[in-house]
Amino acid sequence: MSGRLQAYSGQLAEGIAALGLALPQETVDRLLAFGELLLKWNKVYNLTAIRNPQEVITHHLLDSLAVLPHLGAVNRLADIGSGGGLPGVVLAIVHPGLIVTSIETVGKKASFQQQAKIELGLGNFGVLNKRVEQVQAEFLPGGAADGVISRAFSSLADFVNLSGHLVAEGGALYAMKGVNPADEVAALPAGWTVTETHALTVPGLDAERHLLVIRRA
Ligand SMILES: C[S@@+](CC[C@H](N)C(=O)[O-])C[C@H]1O[C@@H](n2cnc3c(N)ncnc32)[C@H](O)[C@@H]1O
Repeated sequence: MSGRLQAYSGQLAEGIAALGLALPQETVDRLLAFGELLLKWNKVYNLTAIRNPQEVITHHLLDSLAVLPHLGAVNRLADIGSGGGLPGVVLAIVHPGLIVTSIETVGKKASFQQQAKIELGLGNFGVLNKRVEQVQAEFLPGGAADGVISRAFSSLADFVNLSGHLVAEGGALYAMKGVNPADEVAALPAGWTVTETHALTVPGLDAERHLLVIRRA
């Protein structure tokens, strides 16, 4: 493989190990290939503010991977407002047993994700070019998902209000946040509660990261 990310493949491998993950080389290569696609198509599709290859490794790939140990027994995951496919494409790459449905309202971004699915051969990944509030649970493979995740999508209240109907009984919403948003937790709609808060350490990223798990009360 060649490309602008190749110089940082060692940093990616070290970051994966620091997260306590053991991934086959083929999977690491696919992560790099996805990062290359993000860099290559960013100008055309306006996917992300990040244009620095090293930051693609830390802010996109490793940041997305950091949630993996906390997804527990999730088998079917919906990623809401996934933009360029984050974290959904990354999670689909590293977890072939996980069925990921990405939901993104901007057509260009959804098209990019569809192209990435084809180029990377991701049979466990699909993308819906829709507003999440217009997606019915029946549109997801197998119906309502046992995990619904988002990064940089909305306030917790909006996340719950727009996406809560996609969570199966016993399932959870997973909100990837920077600083632990106490004000947003306090503003959660009735019937939903934060059951877990995980402070995440993302290798090479000097910023606070939290994963909040929200369930029906
Ligand atoms: C700030 S971006 C975050 C993208 C990606 N999750 C990431 O972390 O890089 C938020 C994304 O949510 C999408 N979005 C906003 N409202 C949406 C809605 N109601 N349904 C689906 N996608 C939505 C936007 O088009 C945008 O791509």
